[in-house]
Order: sequence, then C-alpha cells, then structure tokens
Amino acid sequence: QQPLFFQTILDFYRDFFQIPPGAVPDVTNVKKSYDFVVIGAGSGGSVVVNRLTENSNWSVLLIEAGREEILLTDVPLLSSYILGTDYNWGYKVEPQDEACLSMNDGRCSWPRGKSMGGTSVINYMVYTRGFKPDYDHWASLGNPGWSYEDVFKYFMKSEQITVPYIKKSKYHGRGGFLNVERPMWRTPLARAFLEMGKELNYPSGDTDGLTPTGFSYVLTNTKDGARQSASKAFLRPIRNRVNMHVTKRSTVTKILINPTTKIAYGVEFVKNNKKYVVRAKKEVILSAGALNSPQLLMLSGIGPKEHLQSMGIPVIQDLKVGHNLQDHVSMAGLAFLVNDTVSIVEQRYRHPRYFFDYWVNGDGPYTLPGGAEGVAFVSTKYNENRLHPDMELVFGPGAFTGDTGGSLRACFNMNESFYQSVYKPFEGKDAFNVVPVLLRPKSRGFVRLRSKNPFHWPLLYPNYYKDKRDLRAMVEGIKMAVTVGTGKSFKKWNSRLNPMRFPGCEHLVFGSDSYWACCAQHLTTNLHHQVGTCKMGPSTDPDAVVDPRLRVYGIEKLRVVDASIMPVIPASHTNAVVVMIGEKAADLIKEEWEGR
Ligand SMILES: Cc1cc2nc3c(=O)[nH]c(=O)nc-3n(C[C@H](O)[C@H](O)[C@H](O)COP(=O)(O)OP(=O)(O)OC[C@H]3O[C@@H](n4cnc5c(N)ncnc54)[C@H](O)[C@@H]3O)c2cc1C
Repeated sequence: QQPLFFQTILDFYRDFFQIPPGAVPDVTNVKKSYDFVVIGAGSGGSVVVNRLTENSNWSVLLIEAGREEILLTDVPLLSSYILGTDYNWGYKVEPQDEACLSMNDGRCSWPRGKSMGGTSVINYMVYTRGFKPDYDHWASLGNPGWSYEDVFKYFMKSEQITVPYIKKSKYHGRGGFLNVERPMWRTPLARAFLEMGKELNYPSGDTDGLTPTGFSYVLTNTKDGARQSASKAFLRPIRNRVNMHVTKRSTVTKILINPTTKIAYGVEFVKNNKKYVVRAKKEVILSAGALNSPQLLMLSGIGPKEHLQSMGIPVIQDLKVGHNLQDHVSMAGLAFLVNDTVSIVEQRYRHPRYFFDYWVNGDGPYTLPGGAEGVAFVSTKYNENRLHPDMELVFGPGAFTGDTGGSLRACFNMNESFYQSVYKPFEGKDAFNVVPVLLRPKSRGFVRLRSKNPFHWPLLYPNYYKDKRDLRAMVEGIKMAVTVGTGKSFKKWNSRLNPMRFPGCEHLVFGSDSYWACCAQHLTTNLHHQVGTCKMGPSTDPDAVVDPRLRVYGIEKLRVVDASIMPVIPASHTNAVVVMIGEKAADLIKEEWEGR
C-alpha cells in the first residue's frame, strides 16, 4: 500500500511541476530525419547523445519511453519506493524451478528504469568499475580495443571524483560529467564493517584503484547527496544544444531495416497514441538496455530464426539475440540483529529532522544509496584468480526486519507468508545485512518475445543456479557474510543472526551447506545487473550479435550501445561500465563518420 501511496504523491507532484527545473525540453516538432536516432535515454544512450552532439554539424534525436525524473527520484534512500512506481517497467521473470522459490509465483522482480536517465534513475547508485582481468578477458575473446588499458581512459573521461582524499589518485578522473562522491552520513555499523575487513586480513580503501580485493565505504553517483542519473549528468548540462532533440514518453515499436539491402534507415515510434516514422541518415543507435534492446531487435526481424518464425516475424538476420543473459545473483535475506538503535529502521527515519538534513544540507540517512554503506570484494575457495574477486559482500545498515512499510519486500516480489515467518517476529527491530553477490556466474539465461506486440513484456529466463558451481560459490559467500556479520567488530552490539528458519528449508540443519544452498534458491535476490543479450564478439563467434565496434552483424547503420553488449559480466556494478561503453562507442562512431 505504501508504494501506491508514493505513486500518488509522484502523480500529484508531476501535475504541478510538469517540466522540472533544468530538464531537457520535450521536442514539439519531430523532424522527418536526423543524422543519428538514439533509442533509450538510459546510462548508455545519454552518454552517446552527449558526445555525438558535440559535433554541431550532426543532428541527433533521442527517443525515450519514460518521462522526466523529479526531485523525489533523487533521494537515495527512497530507491525502494521509486521501484514501486511507473519509473519502473515492472518486469518479472518467468517462474523458476531452482531459484526465486520464495517469491510470488516463483518469479523474481527485474526492475528497469523507464525515465530520462533510464535505470540510473531507480538504481542504488553504487559506483564500481570492475577489475583488470574483466576487460582483458573481453579483449581475449576477440574484441580488440576492450582490454583494461583500452577502457580505463573512458572510465577516467566520464568521471568527476569529489572525494577529497582520493581526488589526487591516478585511478580517478576529474572533469568528466559523472559525479562520484561518498555519502557524508554513516551509521556506526559501517566502520565496524571496515574493521571486520582488517580482522580478516583484507585491505581497506578504494576498490577501484589498484587493490583487487578489500573492504571500503561505497562510492556513489550522487551530487551533494542527491542521485545523479545519467540524464542529469550527461543531458541536462547540454540541454541548450540545438542539434539535440529529445522526445519523451515515446515508445519505439520497430527499427526500420530494408530487408534487401539490410540497411537500417529509421525507426517507428508511438507517442500519445500517435505513430511516427523518423529516418536516420547515418545510424540508428539502440540503447534500450539488456532486456528491451534484444526485444526491439527481434521485433525488427533480427534474432534467432526459429523463434522469429514461430512469432510470425519475417527474418532479416539470424543472430543469437537474447542469449548469453547474465546477472549478479545475491542472497539479501540475512538479518543480523543488534541491541542498539544503530541501524536503519524505516519508521525511525520518518522524523522531519532527517528530511530537513537531506533537503537543506544534503546530508543524513536519506543520502545513503539504496541503504548500502560498504562493499567488499573477496574470493571464495573456488576462485582460481585472487586478482579477480568472485564474491562481493554488500553491507547494508538495514534488513528486511526494518522494512515496516513493505516497499523493500515488494520490490523483490517476496511472498507475504515468507515475510511473516522469517522477519515479522523481529519487525521494527534494529538489524543490518551483509549481502553476498556472485560476481562471476557461470549460468546463462535468455530473453524471448512473448508476442509480436511491442507493448507486451518480453519473456525473461534468468536460469539462476542452473550451473551448480554458482550455487556452491554462493554457499561460500553466505558463510563469509555470516562470519563478517557476527564478527568481533559487531560484537559490541551483540550482533546475532536472525534465528528464524527459511520456510522450505526447515528440514535441513540450520547453517549447514545444504541449508544455505536451499536459502539461496528460496530467497533469490539480485543486483539487477542484467547484461550480455546482444553479445559483442568476433565474426567467428557464433553467439556474437555485435562486432567489437558494436555494429550489428549483417546489418548496416545499426549499433547497440548499452549493457547488452557485454560478452561476460564484469565483477562490478554495471552503471559505470555502461557509461564507459557509451563513451567508447561515441569515439568509435566519430572515427567512422567524422570527415566523411
Ligand atoms: C534496482 C536497481 C539497482 C541497481 N543498482 C546499481 C548500482 O548501485 N550501481 C550500478 O553500477 N548499477 C546498478 N544497477 C544497474 C545499472 O543501473 C544498469 O546496468 C544500467 O543503468 C543499464 O544501463 P543501460 O543503458 O543498459 O539501460 P537503461 O539505463 O535501462 O536504459 C534503457 C532506456 O531505454 C528506454 N527504452 C526501453 N525500451 C524502449 C523503447 N521501446 N522505446 C523507447 N525507449 C525505450 C528505457 O525506458 C530506458 O530509459 C541497478 C539496477 C537496478 C534495476
């Protein structure tokens, strides 16, 4: 009910402030053609549009299905509330038989941003970049130009670091559009988390520098404590460029491709129930994200032949679109109870004092990104390369026991009886969470069309834990999280694990490997880092959809620039990685078209 209430507040607010200050205007007269047509104003699309419109001779149309973000979407701690609104496409995966078992109908939620700024408007804002082996691996798969050395300069180019003590680090950029800072406000638990790192002989500091593993406070894509979405970072500052047109609440239904020449020449989109056709003189750039980019390609005749034929879609190019889906599965269900008021319990933070802190000073608990305060990159016993962590522990100073308003469990689609059994007995009590995240999963899922109707949800199959090595590694991650959460540094608050057993796992010995495996399969959560569905690879790779310059195989003038091109998921949160992809893609496009 609370998320619904929140939606009502949003609607009310939007009626009053139809064009938020600083927003890019919605174009009233869409022209018949542009040099470039970009689909999706998310993390990838926003960057590409910014960089392409640097060339004042080029005209660019950006088409976004969602609307403008507002002041309320800026508040970092309210992320779970935003997820319950129309800023989220609201996808759920198809019922899983080996995962998501405690979610309604066995379906995990897969939120995706539907807004100027895309998923960066609903994400948790944690800034990480991955590790050298991530990108060297991409390059070794036959993708020249994507090694760590190659991509590092683009991470630097996009970044504007403002944390005083790492400002001078040669691993952080200054002068980029994307602000990176560290929340000023912290619970005392956060320091204990870092101390636990030392207890366990891990270094602490900045995990985006040289140190491959270690415990640190989070870096965030925020500015003065407020969310900095990709649109705020890359589009609003250039809103006066006359060669950029943006059309909002406009849903692309098809990419237009000549079936004989196989040249993409424009797109079809719908706005206010009216159909528009717009031409691209140079290129169509698809940045609709890892779920909608494959959907649009398939709707336009590019995808697995048999699947398209079964949908009655004429096949223009037979490619493995929608395959190779990867995500960072996690288990966010641990709750470490503490005997002091040191954690985030929702009702405590409704006090006006905290709102004041946020709105006036850009400080206080509302600046915490989705409630995360620390991250640790660690290795399980299965990891063969210690320079390339296979597990992340995300420290959150709250837990499901503090979710008194229900927004958190709603965003995971957790079933109510599960909540009642495991968390209700401690509802409103102080607790924190350490969330193990599987960084280098072996399982692969896929995306399919539900129908030919572009307004129907795609079918999403994550296949979490299909590869049993993933489950074994997750069990190790959970045990590490328990070691950290019940460790020495937290003892001053008498930290102890919630003793309630997960329904469906009661027959197993509490704390045994098989118990934790069962828990992971029941309370399957994820970091919403879906990637890989339009895989980048060499022409010899039968699964590749785009080449290393991000051009769709077999089709001219069509490129994909978003999370879907990643061949392998990096050991990182994905927003900064997509921004890097956008920066690099823009240079590739400029190389090809400038001077022609
Ligand atoms: C809840 C949540 C928390 C996350 N937390 C973090 C985090 O803390 N740190 C981090 O690094 N990453 C995080 N991520 C992941 C990260 O935000 C995404 O990987 C990244 O934003 C994806 O960028 P993208 O450009 O690929 O897609 P998106 O940003 O999703 O952009 C796609 C855009 O295309 C639009 N679109 C789609 N279809 C159409 C169409 N047919 N017509 C017109 N427009 C269309 C969409 O509305 C959207 O605006 C999180 C994600 C979620 C969901």
